[in-house]
Amino acid sequence: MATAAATVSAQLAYSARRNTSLSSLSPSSPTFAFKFNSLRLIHTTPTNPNPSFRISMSSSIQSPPETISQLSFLDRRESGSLHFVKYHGLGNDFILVDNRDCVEPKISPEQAAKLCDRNFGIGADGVIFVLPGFNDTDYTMRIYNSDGSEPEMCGNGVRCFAKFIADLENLQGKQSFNVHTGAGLIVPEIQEDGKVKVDMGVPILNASDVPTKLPTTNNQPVVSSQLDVDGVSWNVTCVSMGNPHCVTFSNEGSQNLLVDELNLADIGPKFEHHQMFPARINTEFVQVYSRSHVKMRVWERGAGATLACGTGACAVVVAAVLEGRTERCCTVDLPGGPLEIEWREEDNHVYMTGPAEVVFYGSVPL
Ligand SMILES: N[C@H](CCC[C@H](N)C(=O)O)C(=O)O
Repeated sequence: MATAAATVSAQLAYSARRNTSLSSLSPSSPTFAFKFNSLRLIHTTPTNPNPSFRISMSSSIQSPPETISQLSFLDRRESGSLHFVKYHGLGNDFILVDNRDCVEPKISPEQAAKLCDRNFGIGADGVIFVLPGFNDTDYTMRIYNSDGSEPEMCGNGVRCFAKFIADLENLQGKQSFNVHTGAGLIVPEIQEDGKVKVDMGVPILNASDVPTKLPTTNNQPVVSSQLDVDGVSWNVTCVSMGNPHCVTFSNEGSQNLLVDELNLADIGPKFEHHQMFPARINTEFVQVYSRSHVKMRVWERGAGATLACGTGACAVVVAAVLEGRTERCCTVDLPGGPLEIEWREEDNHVYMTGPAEVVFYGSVPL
């Protein structure tokens, strides 16, 4: 048994190193069945320039091959378990699922919410699926928030998405992908330093498209408008990055918010469920340090207070420019770390640059 296990492990590790994509890895030996134990990414080292996956499992001698199903290591439906990889972008963390073999997510929103639970599940801000491409794109990204709702887009998530694909396909160096999302075409590019630069597309400003019911003339953008939240008047600017955002820099009591003093657990849900936001809303509370440096905290729709929000950071820079507070290139400090954001005048696209890191691999019974 041990020999068999060692053989399988060595065989699979070798195959992985030989740039065999995981989906084609399945023991061809006629006598193996195996129990998946773990999947470990071997990061690049001077002696091992190519990252690879090492898969360890126990195996047992089995009856003839016709009884062994040809399953990828990331999805053994019969056993009712789901294989996943956990990533985070500045602490905004996600369960990533290799869903390239079918066009519908492998788990339901309800199952996703259970997996996101930090006490009774894996723990995450959301579940992200890598699905087959659509309309000539390489891949499709779908995401469920930790409450099971499905947003159009996720900035930190798409950076993790890009890193996951590179790990799965054993790609090194600079890579870019065309990704179909609920916010349209999004193009993440893995850079030589491992950070991911993302073309987040064009910000959407017309009130009804955010959407918001806040009053404007002729469906114009909502900029520095008054919003009454539980008896306090806030100055807000509304921006969609495919998903809706409400950005505030001040309220009637404070012309310059000190964001660390805010009680997000109290004020966040009151914004999220406000009647002026028919699709609910992500809310960013911002403190301006300079014309190229701001600090934000966020209460996310469907996820609550998170350590970072990529689409939110993009919305913050757009709102800050519209209110005349910053330049178009800004460092946005989030509780989990900084993002570099540029709202480029030439093409009206917003670009976001930041990290995305793998945390662990695993499988979970469904
Ligand atoms: N909660 C968001 C989706 C995730 C956005 C955030 N995590 C990001 O990095 O953009 C929404 O319902 O619109």
